Amino acid sequence: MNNIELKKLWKEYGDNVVLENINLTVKAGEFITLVGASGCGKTTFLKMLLGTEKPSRGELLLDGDPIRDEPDANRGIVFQRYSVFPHLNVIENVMLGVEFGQSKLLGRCFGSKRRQVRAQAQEMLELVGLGHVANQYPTSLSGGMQQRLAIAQALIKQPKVLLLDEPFGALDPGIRSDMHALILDIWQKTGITIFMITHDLTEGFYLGTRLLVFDKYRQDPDNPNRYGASITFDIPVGDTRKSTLDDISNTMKQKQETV
Ligand SMILES: Nc1ncnc2c1ncn2[C@@H]1O[C@H](COP(=O)(O)OP(=O)(O)OP(=O)(O)O)[C@@H](O)[C@H]1O
Repeated sequence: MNNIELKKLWKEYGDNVVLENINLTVKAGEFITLVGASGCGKTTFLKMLLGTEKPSRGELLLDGDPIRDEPDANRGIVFQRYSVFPHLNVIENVMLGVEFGQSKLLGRCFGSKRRQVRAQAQEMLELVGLGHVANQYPTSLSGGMQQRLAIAQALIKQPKVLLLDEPFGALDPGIRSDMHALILDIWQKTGITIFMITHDLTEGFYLGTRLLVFDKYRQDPDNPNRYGASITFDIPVGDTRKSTLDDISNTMKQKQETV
């Protein structure tokens, strides 16, 4: 069981309180979606889970131990904008993550080890529906395909936690629904824990198992950075009434209008 636990967690940048007093327990295999007004600290929250940002106060535990404050193979991340290397072909892009892990100096493996990594990468490409374009270069792929590639890159290291920062935000609606099906398929096949930020509340409401809304409980009109966001809704989704969706939606709209 891989549990993530946040206890009284705060994040501040100088005088800017971004997140305050976050308490949360997430069990292995949950699919968490995160929504909240722009700038309320969702990406900062993911970066703390990834280990590229450190909490200012409080505890962040993975299976009871403090999460290492640098990225490791336990956590993979996919951003909104594609993070693939244009000079490598599709399969080499996926192999790179493993090769860097195993050979930090040269960034590539040789002989039977390389064949093994290639087979693993091909398997990952099949999982994300890119098996047929393994030898093409990323520039020949559509936006949706490049995001599939970014997901394969994140998954090849078999992380326990997949962090998705608006991974489908730049895609057309039709492609987004294909990507929803893909991510649900991956989640069901691997049992991985997923945290996914989205600007689309309906996506957040119907895709995961649990929705977190980030918002401020208190405001200081003279000093907007004085208070940080907390988790104001933490609800199981799927079996929730539409009126709850409307409540959250209205609150978020009002917040966006006052920003
Ligand atoms: N490295 C940093 N140094 C200083 N301030 C930062 C840093 N990273 C983020 N911030 C500040 O933290 C706050 C939250 O930013 P963050 O990107 O986490 O918000 P967000 O909710 O993900 O926004 P969006 O939905 O627009 O992507 C912002 O006020 C931002 O300026």
